[in-house]
Amino acid sequence: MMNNTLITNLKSGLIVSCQALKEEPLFGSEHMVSMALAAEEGGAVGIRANTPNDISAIKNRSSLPVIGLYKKHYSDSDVYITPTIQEVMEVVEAGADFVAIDCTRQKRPQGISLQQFIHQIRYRFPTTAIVADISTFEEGVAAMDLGLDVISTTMSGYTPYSKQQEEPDIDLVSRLSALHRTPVLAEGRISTPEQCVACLHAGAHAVVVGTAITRPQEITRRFVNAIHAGTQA
Ligand SMILES: CC(=O)N[C@H](C=O)[C@@H](O)[C@H](O)[C@H](O)COP(=O)(O)O
Repeated sequence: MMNNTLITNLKSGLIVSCQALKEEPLFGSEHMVSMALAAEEGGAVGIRANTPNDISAIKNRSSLPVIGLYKKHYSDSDVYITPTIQEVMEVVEAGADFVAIDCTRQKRPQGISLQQFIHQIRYRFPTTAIVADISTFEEGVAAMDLGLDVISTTMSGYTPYSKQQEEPDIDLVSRLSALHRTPVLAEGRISTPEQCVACLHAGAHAVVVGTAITRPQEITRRFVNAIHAGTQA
């Protein structure tokens, strides 16, 4: 495993995902920098950020390690989290400490296998730690076999064949962590501090929370929905 200290420093901590797509109200690097600084002030141990612009803006202003990704859609594939070596290059050049890549078994753009893609990254960027975003136990094990540095449950519920649920996939965190091979991040639909603790008790190395902290429109919607449910009928 490379860059052990970087990974060890995340231990039992909260990583805050600060992402807003073009169509979201908080789109723009300045907003994401503010979110990252707020997360840092609140005690986060790391930031997860999308696009080279946001990554470099956050790295310029925050001292926290950044898990960088670049969402991009190709017409020949459903893989969109840092799908090719081009996006990896831009994420690394933006200053990310880790690069997060889709490590599901879905067909990749340009007909490249996951194994070939990992080889490309290791060859070009031998010191960059790789976070494997997976959706099932088998994909997690495959990512471990490929020697990836960290596994994250990011894609559980977002591939057609993975478990679809509203709750975080704590069972997946638990099964992968029990192998004691590669540090596992719990990520996806974690919306309460209690769920964070449950993930850590299940063996997660650290927890990633996005929407519940950094998407105010979704936070508002939760409150509004609860009010509607509690005041109707
Ligand atoms: C599936 C996918 O594309 N996940 C993305 C990965 O970077 C982000 O949109 C999520 O916000 C992130 O994983 C954190 O999860 P949540 O926002 O549920 O706490």
